[in-house]
Amino acid sequence: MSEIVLSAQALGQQFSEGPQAITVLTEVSFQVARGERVAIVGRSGSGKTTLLHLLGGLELPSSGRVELMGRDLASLSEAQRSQLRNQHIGFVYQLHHLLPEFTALENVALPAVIGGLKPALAFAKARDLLARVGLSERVEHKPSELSGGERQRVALARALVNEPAIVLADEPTGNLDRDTAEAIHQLIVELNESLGTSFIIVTHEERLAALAHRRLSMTSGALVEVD
Ligand SMILES: Nc1ncnc2c1ncn2[C@@H]1O[C@H](COP(=O)(O)OP(=O)(O)OP(=O)(O)O)[C@@H](O)[C@H]1O
Repeated sequence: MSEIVLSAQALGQQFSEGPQAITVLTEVSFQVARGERVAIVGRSGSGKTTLLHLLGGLELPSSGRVELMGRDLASLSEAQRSQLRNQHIGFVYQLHHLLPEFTALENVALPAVIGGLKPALAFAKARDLLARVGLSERVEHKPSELSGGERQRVALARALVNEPAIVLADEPTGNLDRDTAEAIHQLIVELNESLGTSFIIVTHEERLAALAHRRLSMTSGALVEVD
């Protein structure tokens, strides 16, 4: 059986709004195997981003548990959780969240340096990843000197620099025009297949969801398989 990198068991999440409690997730259970590409779809406000935050250990659930590489996230201290997250998870958002004052190369190398890699190695790795995403000629550019598609390529390279087991992507091409989005979709598939990194991709885009191995829909606070 293939290795499970991330699993959610009966996850529930409630938020309080004044005196009211609103339930966003009722019972979400699923597993992602190494190398799997999973798409999560669902209407706006259905709880997809909330789920990604729980899966990435950015927040803890009201009930249920998340295991990353077999470790129960709630059993760890904040510092241990953050270390496990940096080591095993890459994040990609709709907006690139690159640091504006740093070059593409520095943006990609930074998480590796923070993770403890020697700067020379981190920069070599960053250069290699930027080549993989087609940006060899743009390494010294700052985010403001790159196109939207190029910035998302840098964001993908940054997410991968610590060789995570899984990348969590929230609407990674939501801000791009159709052709640019299509090229990023292809790049995600290529990186997933060549590196063996698992991906969970939250998306409204049918064409991106169609490229996943598995499609899940967030419906009434739970995940259901589509197809
Ligand atoms: N910290 C919070 N406090 C209170 N309510 C919250 C909080 N975070 C999210 N919510 C609510 O939870 C619901 C789900 O939000 P979420 O962002 O997860 O949905 P989504 O499916 O990602 O939506 P979209 O597709 O529009 O990004 C929304 O009603 C939102 O207002």
